[in-house]
Amino acid sequence: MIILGSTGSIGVNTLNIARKFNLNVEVLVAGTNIELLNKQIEEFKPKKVVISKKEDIHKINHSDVSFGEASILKVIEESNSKTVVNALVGFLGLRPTLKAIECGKKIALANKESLVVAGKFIDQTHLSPIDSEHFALWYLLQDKKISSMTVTASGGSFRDYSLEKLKNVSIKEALNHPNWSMGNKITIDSATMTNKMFELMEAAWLFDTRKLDAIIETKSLIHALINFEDGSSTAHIANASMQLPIAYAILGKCDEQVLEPVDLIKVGSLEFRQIEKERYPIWQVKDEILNNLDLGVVLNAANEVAVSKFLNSEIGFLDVSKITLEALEKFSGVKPTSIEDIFEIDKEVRSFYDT
Ligand SMILES: NC(=O)C1=CN([C@@H]2O[C@H](COP(=O)(O)OP(=O)(O)OC[C@H]3O[C@@H](n4cnc5c(N)ncnc54)[C@H](OP(=O)(O)O)[C@@H]3O)[C@@H](O)[C@H]2O)C=CC1
Ligand SMILES: CC(=O)[C@@H](O)[C@H](O)COP(=O)(O)O
Ligand SMILES: [Mn+2]
Repeated sequence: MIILGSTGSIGVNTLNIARKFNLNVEVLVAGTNIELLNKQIEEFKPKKVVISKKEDIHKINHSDVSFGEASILKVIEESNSKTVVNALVGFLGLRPTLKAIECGKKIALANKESLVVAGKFIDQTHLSPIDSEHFALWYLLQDKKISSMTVTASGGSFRDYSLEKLKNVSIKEALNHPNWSMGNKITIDSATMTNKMFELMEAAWLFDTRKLDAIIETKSLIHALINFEDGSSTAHIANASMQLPIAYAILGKCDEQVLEPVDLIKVGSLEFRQIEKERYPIWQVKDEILNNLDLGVVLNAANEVAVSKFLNSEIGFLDVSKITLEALEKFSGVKPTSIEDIFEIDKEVRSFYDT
């Protein structure tokens, strides 16, 4: 397989699954974590490697190293692998997703931004999501009439902070997720609840429904619930690890133990909370966005700009949500009719914020 983003949180977990199931790794794609990448090369012996910066090529212990987006697309096109795991972060992941689909590869998609921004132009025939909640929904599906689907949220790093204290939080505090160890960008998205907004949009594309909602479950042990018309609800329970969703996305099925089962006696109790609009301003526009998924490209571009400004200490935490809400209002009329429009709108929103 090809792993895009092998040195990240999903990438490392994917290699854990490759190790466990003895899967072939043909290509590794990474950014700037050269030390980890070299260790991965030594262990998995890929045929090709792609990194983000030309100046780092000489540091890589491999004879076939290229760099940049064009090289990522080229290795996908030239590879023999049937599967591409896309664990890149953000809009950067869209072209590789499209290329993998164009080449007839099976795509195991962690890069949820691909669906958020361009869901209506993405052929899902050979696509499996790598996202704990969507894996859970897929696992729970039955041939029965569904009344609604619910995904859970942890509540993020600031779920227990007073609203007053949110005005002055540090980057370090924001990156301190209560339950998951993930990359910086998704950890901030979790703190603002934008990750959950993305996940509702992702679910809308994957399951072709708008009967979707989210609630907070503070231990991240229940990942999703399906409410059936007959009045029963089922819940997917698993320990907080991405290895199970990754194994299923790559292998299609899995009968070996990947995780320890949850011990409910040890867990003792679970706590559920509503997602409050005051704490998570993105929730003010949840229905508007779910009723107009075209807004995904605007939400994503503004959010990427804002998260990067926050992580560079240019703005405060509360400004992240302010920027995304402002962009949604300013660009509320977008109507992409082609994939080219998606790239244009993304550019337009970013240039409004001068990045
Ligand atoms: N982490 C998780 O548990 C979950 C993540 N996701 C989604 O999966 C995706 C990946 O998330 P996560 O693994 O947390 O992110 P990370 O930040 O941990 O990893 C990102 C990966 O992309 C690489 N990368 C960054 N820029 C470039 C570039 N220009 N060229 C090539 N490679 C690049 C990084 O390389 P390097 O580090 O070497 O610079 C790293 O390998 C996101 O879309 C996220 O929303 C979804 C569900 C759960
Ligand atoms: C592991 C995973 O799927 C993440 O998307 C996770 O859900 C993020 O945590 P939050 O529930 O805090 O958004
Ligand atoms: Mn998730």
